[in-house]
Amino acid sequence: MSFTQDAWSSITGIYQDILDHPFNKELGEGTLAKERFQFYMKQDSLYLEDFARALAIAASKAPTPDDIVLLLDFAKGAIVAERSLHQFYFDFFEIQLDAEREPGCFTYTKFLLSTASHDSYEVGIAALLPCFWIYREVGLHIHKHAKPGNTYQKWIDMYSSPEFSAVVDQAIDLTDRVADGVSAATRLEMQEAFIKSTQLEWMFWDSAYRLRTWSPESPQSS
Ligand SMILES: Cc1ncc(CO)c(N)n1
Repeated sequence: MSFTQDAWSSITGIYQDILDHPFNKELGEGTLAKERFQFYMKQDSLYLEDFARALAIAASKAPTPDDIVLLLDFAKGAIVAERSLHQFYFDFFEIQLDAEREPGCFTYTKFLLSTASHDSYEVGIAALLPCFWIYREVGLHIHKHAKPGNTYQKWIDMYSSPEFSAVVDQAIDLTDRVADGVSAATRLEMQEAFIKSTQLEWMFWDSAYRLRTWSPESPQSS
């Protein structure tokens, strides 16, 4: 079994929890409260900056020029393509980027930056893969069930698009090439990093739904 098939089969439970999360259910139905989406969008902008940084760190460790370029293209894509989506919702919902990284975003971005910096190239790549792959699967799932006239249609269209899917295929292919021939110990470390990022994806949505901040009154219990 390829590394990525194996890795995906180890996260099916968390993936189901992500699909079932009220944030994603309500986003698909178009009923998600505006303040939850606003919170998510602000945190996601901060996330994407660090995601691009982590990709650039991984790029600096890539053993071939082709993979340096691939990872830098991913980094650029994270900033350029997703900024346009974010700008749309920032205008639409009159969102100001006045936030700091709250716990869900902080934990995930620090994990990605630290893994890309201090762990091996292979483990860094495995940590970065769920950021692509989970979003495509969630995007496609929501797209299939989304209510017409949904306020969040632009977000749904972006992550279920063939263009995004092509990028995700490249990230999966890169990860399998990287995993090819690594020791059993490294493969295990890669799998653990893949699982951790998937859990942090869940936590990112959960934190947005609960509007969870550093303030002691947070998180909200419902
Ligand atoms: C938290 C998070 N993970 C992944 C993506 C997709 O790149 C995103 N926009 N935000």
